[in-house]
Amino acid sequence: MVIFRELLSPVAQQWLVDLFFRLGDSSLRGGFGCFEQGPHGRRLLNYGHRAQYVDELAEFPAAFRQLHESIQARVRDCKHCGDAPASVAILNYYCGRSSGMGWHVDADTEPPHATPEEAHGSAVVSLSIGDSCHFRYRDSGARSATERSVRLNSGDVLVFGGPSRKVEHCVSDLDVSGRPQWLSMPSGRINVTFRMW
Ligand SMILES: O=C(O)CCC(=O)C(=O)O
Ligand SMILES: [Fe+2]
Repeated sequence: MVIFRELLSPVAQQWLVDLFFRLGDSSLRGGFGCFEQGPHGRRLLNYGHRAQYVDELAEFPAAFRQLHESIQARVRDCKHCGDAPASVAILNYYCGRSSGMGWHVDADTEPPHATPEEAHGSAVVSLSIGDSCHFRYRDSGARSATERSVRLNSGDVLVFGGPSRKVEHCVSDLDVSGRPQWLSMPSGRINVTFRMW
């Protein structure tokens, strides 16, 4: 597992925030977003306290795919997590009161565009924007496994590949104190994940 601290420029972070609120808005996307505009300016998120938007990487704008390629090159160069090809991108938004995301492994069983070997051999690339959070992780399948935690701040890029590809992980403890002053975004945190299924 590798963290590139503050890899994302402020311009890239703001661009990703704006992209999320554009792509995620169901009223602009014929119902295919991940949140609805509710009464009094409230957003109704598809998972209650958080929203998740998933699509094939090929469906995203060219600049988004270029961002993935440049991070992929960094991952290759560092030689710790293998390669990081991706077939999909996931945009997660946690509202300011969100309890985060529960324990899980990023390992879907039927990759549409990748063999299981390709999927398991490809690193997950995970971008953080907005509030800070704790990313907690442990060896999958072992309930007594030692749990570790790392704080993710706006602009950080976390990569888990190779032996850590199937690490069990969760997100908790959103912390507004880590939020950059210049970022224009509703309260909460955005995560962008690139991965093979
Ligand atoms: O929000 C994060 O940092 C992680 C999100 C995640 O684990 C997922 O979408 O599978
Ligand atoms: Fe995950």
